[in-house]
Amino acid sequence: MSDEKCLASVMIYDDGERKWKAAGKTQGLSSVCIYRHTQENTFRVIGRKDQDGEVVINCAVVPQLKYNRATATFHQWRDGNGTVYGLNFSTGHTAAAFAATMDAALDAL
Ligand SMILES: CC(=O)N[C@@H](Cc1ccccc1Cl)C(=O)N1CC[C@@H]2C=C[C@H]3CC[C@@H](C(=O)N4CC[C@@H]5C=C[C@H]6CC[C@@H](C(=O)O)N6C(=O)[C@H]54)N3C(=O)[C@H]21
Repeated sequence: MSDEKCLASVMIYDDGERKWKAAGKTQGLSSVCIYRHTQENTFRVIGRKDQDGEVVINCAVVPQLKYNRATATFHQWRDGNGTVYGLNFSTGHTAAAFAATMDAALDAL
């Protein structure tokens, strides 16, 4: 799908501490993309930290996923286990591009 790099800070909501935490070992921006597996027609959100390549998100896009545009630059959703992921995008443009790709993936499922 979108091979353009969507730069975002990937965050995970810590229910216990009731606060957002940076996904992965360090803070910082990641390149987040939605990849399509052609044969299976499945989609995954994969994010890699720009600094060291750490995979900080690897999340299946399932048909029942509810994608929440909380603000113009912060979008969030729950995965199948109830983990809440947040993407704090660098710009509203990249947020909109990612959200459009997410919508297209959900439409294709
Ligand atoms: C019905 C339902 O599940 N509701 C979910 C959302 C949802 C709806 C529909 C489908 C799926 C989902 Cl996921 C839900 O309410 N959740 C999900 C967990 C999240 C946690 C905290 C509280 C605190 C307030 C709000 C929040 O996060 N918000 C406000 C904008 C704000 C923008 C930037 C991010 C950046 C880091 C943090 C900050 O600023 O320090 N932050 C924010 O502080 C960001 N919220 C939420 O948003 C909460």
